[in-house]
Amino acid sequence: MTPYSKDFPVSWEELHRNARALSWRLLEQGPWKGIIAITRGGLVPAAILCREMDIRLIDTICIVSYSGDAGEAAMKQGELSVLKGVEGDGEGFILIDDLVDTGRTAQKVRDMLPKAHFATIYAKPAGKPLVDTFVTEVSQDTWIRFPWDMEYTFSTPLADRHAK
Ligand SMILES: O=P(O)(O)OC[C@H]1O[C@H](OP(=O)(O)OP(=O)(O)O)[C@H](O)[C@@H]1O
Ligand code: HPA
Ligand SMILES: [Mg+2]
Repeated sequence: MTPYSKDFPVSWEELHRNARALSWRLLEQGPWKGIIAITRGGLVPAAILCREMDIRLIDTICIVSYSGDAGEAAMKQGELSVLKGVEGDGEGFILIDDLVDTGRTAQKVRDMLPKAHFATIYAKPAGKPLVDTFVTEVSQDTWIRFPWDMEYTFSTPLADRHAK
């Protein structure tokens, strides 16, 4: 059992639109020295942000928490393990991740870089207080499905699902 009862699939188009909206908000709060992507989920948003904001200095914090690549296994969070950090306190840098859920990852990176500006595309209520700028809020019981985790497959008509 996981605490997630709703599925929220996100298309490439929607992700791109939201990342551009985030870029607008962050541009207004600049200037910025660079972007630090929290891997792996922050990598695609970071690519869109640095293109839109003309930022050329890009670094990563490499962190592992949710295990497994698919299904329920991916919805369980284990111990946080930092594979790679960055020097300094983060002043003038944007820290970007795809989402904040429980806030555990956010808390960890904020402890590492207390002066960085933490931004995400999506935020759930438990992690929201740890984010400086985000675009879209979803409920705590929603699991967001990013486009890089999905492929096109047959969809059973609603009436057939209802009959079962
Ligand atoms: O707020 P939290 O409950 O800590 O969850 C949010 C984190 O979980 C996901 O990463 P994940 O650990 O699944 O790794 P990935 O980015 O490599 O897919 C997501 O990209 C965030 O980094
Ligand atoms: O809702 C989510 N979707 C994808 N990855 C995640 N990691 C934590 N929460 C989520
Ligand atoms: Mg992540």
